[in-house]
Amino acid sequence: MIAVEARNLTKIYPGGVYGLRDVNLKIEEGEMVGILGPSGAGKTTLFRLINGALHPTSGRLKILGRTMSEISLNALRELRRKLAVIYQQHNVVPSLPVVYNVLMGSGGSLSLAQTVRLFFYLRKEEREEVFAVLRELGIEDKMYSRADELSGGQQQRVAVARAIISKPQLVLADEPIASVDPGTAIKVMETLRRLNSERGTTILVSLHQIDFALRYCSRLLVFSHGRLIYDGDPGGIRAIDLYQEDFDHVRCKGIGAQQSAETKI
Ligand SMILES: Nc1ncnc2c1ncn2[C@@H]1O[C@H](COP(=O)(O)OP(=O)(O)OP(=O)(O)O)[C@@H](O)[C@H]1O
Repeated sequence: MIAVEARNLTKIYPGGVYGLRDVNLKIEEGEMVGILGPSGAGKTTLFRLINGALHPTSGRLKILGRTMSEISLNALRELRRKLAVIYQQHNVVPSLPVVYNVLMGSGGSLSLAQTVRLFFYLRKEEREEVFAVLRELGIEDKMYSRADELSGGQQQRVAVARAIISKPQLVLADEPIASVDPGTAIKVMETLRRLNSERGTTILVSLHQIDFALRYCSRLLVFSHGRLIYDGDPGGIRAIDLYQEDFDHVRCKGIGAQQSAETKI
């Protein structure tokens, strides 16, 4: 199945600011895609359109077989259960222990009864599952600590655990390693990669750290001023071009052509 398909996707914010301009792309299930671009390029706008938080101004967007412009509220709720979003600001609940943060965030799909039950009784398999995910991220010793007793990097790992415990089909990770130390960044990216390779989860991850994008992603989408200016494998683009402030000069404009570059990285 195709995870994400955009046709002439455009988002214009009030005031006439372009979030995205005429974007065409197709992402198959099971891909791990890095989204690059300078501040204001449109990366978050793309994520917000994909999770239905924003409506396109024009164009079409299909997510996991659903056309977003035709989706009912119920179907959107259902779709969101298959999506997990990891934000740069980890959005954990400060006063709650880590274990509840992880379990309760599972796609927002818990009913009130389930939420109440969690507070009174944690099943053994739930505890084990949370422990395993936290161990993978290196914070299993924090399982019963309040989230606000954790460092920023540890809280970010809680947010990652919360996103992946629900076994999503599609993960949207919006700058998940923006404000963490290099060791944490590696743990987060390794966890996403494992999710992708072991469960076939489609991962879209926006990054400012180009070295991480080149290392972990099999495909890169590069945005500039709302336009998709490169869509291809990491080998098709010169790393040096990605380090420039303004990506407009990126030479590989063969969108979807997967062309090879004159100079490989
Ligand atoms: N709510 C909004 N109202 C008006 N303009 C907006 C809004 N949100 C984003 N924009 C504009 O849309 C463009 C794309 O913003 P977006 O947040 O998608 O960029 P980004 O690539 O995620 O940037 P960053 O790397 O800084 O997070 C920018 O010019 C931004 O100012």
